[in-house]
Amino acid sequence: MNSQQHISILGSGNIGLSLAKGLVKAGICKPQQISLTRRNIAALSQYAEQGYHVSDNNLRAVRKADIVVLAVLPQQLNKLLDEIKPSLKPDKQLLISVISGVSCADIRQHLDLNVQIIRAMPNTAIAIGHSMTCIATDNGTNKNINLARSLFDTVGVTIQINEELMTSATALCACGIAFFLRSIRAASQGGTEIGFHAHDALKMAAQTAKGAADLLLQLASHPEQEIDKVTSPSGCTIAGLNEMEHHGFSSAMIKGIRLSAEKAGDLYKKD
Ligand SMILES: NC(=O)C1=CN([C@@H]2O[C@H](COP(=O)(O)OP(=O)(O)OC[C@H]3O[C@@H](n4cnc5c(N)ncnc54)[C@H](OP(=O)(O)O)[C@@H]3O)[C@@H](O)[C@H]2O)C=CC1
Ligand SMILES: O=C(O)[C@@H]1CCC=N1
Repeated sequence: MNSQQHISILGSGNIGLSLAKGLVKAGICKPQQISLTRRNIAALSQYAEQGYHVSDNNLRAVRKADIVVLAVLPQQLNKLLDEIKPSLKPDKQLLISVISGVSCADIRQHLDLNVQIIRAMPNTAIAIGHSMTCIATDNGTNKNINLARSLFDTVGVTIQINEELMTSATALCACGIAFFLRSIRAASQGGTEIGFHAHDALKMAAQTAKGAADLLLQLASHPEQEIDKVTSPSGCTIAGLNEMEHHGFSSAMIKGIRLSAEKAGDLYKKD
């Protein structure tokens, strides 16, 4: 993005704001280059103080944007598209949708305009530059794909996938943040039960989880390879691990991810 370009995030809730914060933190753009919209703009007052353009006027935000990010809930999308259609400039703007369960074709069909759309599925770690973002498109030009990649690369790791896998990406990566957080919370609760104060237990569990993830990412190794290094014969790790498996640890995670993916594909109720 150059310093003259403007990005408008329509639907500045959890993920919209995380994206805005991540882009500014990465130095990709200044708050003054970002418009944030929602209907209840009082909830955005602290962002106005930081220099973001804050508004409940989607039409105006779209008019000045080079990149329009759609970040409302799936059930809020059609109304938003009807509202912004008169302001869209299909030849000059890129639309990026982070909305789960809505295809590029769904959006073009509803608008009845041949807009360039990239779908992106980031997660809330985008706010601190550690998102796993999947992108997909069915009509984006290389130039626009590269533009989207260049944005999301600055706020984490990006991969391009086939569009039909976007609901799976939603479950594994976007919902996944919650799944791993709950695992860390559960570990910390175990830690408290065996003697640590809650705040120490949480810090110890989070750092241990970070170490485990980094072992895989930095060494490019397989989880079982690293697990084998921890499980001493007749030791306490294998005892704990097997107890967890007897209670369905891996199975619960797999079934949860499957259900989330099913639900993600079902979120957009067409009118
Ligand atoms: N949360 C996450 O981790 C992720 C979410 N997503 C997707 O991102 C989208 C948003 O999710 P999330 O951020 O969690 O949801 P939120 O409810 O937090 O955010 C949606 C925002 O849209 C605003 N909004 C609703 N209607 C309009 C409108 N007509 N014009 C402008 N703003 C509007 C709402 O504010 P108000 O009511 O004040 O208008 C709200 O702040 C969803 O489609 C979700 O599937 C994708 C990846 C990760
Ligand atoms: O829970 C949801 O529906 C959204 C999509 C991915 C993360 N949050």
